[in-house]
Amino acid sequence: MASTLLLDSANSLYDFVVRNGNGVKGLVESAGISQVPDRYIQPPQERINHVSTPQLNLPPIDLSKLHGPHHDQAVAEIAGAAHTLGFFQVVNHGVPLELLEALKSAAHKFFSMPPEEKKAAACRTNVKYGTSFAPEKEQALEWKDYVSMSYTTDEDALQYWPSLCKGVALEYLKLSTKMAREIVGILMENLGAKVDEKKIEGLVGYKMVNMNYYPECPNPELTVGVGRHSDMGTLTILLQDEIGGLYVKLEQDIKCKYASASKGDWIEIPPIPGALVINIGDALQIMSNGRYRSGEHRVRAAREQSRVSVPVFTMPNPTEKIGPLPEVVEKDGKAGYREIVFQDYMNNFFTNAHEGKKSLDFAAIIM
Ligand SMILES: O=C(O)CCC(=O)C(=O)O
Ligand SMILES: [Fe+2]
Repeated sequence: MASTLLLDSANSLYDFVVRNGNGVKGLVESAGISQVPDRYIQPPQERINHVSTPQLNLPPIDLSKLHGPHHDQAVAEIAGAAHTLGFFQVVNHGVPLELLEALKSAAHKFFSMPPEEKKAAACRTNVKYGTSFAPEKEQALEWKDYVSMSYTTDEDALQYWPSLCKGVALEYLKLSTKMAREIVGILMENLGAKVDEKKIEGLVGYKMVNMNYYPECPNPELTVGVGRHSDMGTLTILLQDEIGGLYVKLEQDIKCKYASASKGDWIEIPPIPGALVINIGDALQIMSNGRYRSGEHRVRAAREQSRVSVPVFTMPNPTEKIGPLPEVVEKDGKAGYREIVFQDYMNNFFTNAHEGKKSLDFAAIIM
């Protein structure tokens, strides 16, 4: 029986979940587990203490203000968030609310398919279906399954992406990238950098949409949905459902009417119906010479319900050279990062398990 087999040996669990593509979902369903297996138990310092985590009830930024008399205020809000938390939420973002609903339901439908069908759907160009982040590198696995769809052309997306979600995923990727381009332009201009459309296109030229599935978990306090990490690209646009569980680490004290927390605290980015979460990735931290912060974040699984999220990762083209902008280095007097080719940065990112913002060491100039 699957349950005895699975819980008997760490290897058979790994084979079942990772190698045979059953994922955490398959584990929960076939083993009927009442406790997370040892392989999912994180060391104490990596576990997520739900009870003592403050929420950040910052109002979302209204992007429609960018096109009216409150333009400067919206710009200041975006730049302020990029400087401090590296995370903010937006409304009036140009992605219809029905599309957001359709995406969440497509994600649930995709993961409720039998494992063979998920594997078959993902065994195609530009698509990857998997579990955890880098299972072969991780001491403890993450309580998450995912399907990842890279964008090359519309034709490829419609031909290769899973038929169940390709329509909505492609529409979402396009609309959210349009918004990301505008925000990247604003952030660059705010640094005093001169960037044209072509440069911005190069910074968001590589795009990927993922669907993450976090099955209900008997011991969310012992494991993680996603371990601490920052995203490697330019901007991530994330749709989360109403379950909650996304946390960001503060790199400085914060005291305002919406939250009061200290550097090093983890605070929750609460679900706001209809809003999208935006976070700064490593590439923007590097280009801004550290003025914008790629937010370190992690996800807690929920006990009673499965959670889905749908991030769009906008990243520099793999051939793009990424380094601190000369305009900023001139003001700062020195560069904190060396110039890297983004493909090299990605290769390094994917060969290591999640470990906070250690990914940035690849480009950091250590004084
Ligand atoms: O599920 C979430 O809320 C965040 C997922 C995430 O951080 C990622 O996919 O990089
Ligand atoms: Fe992330």
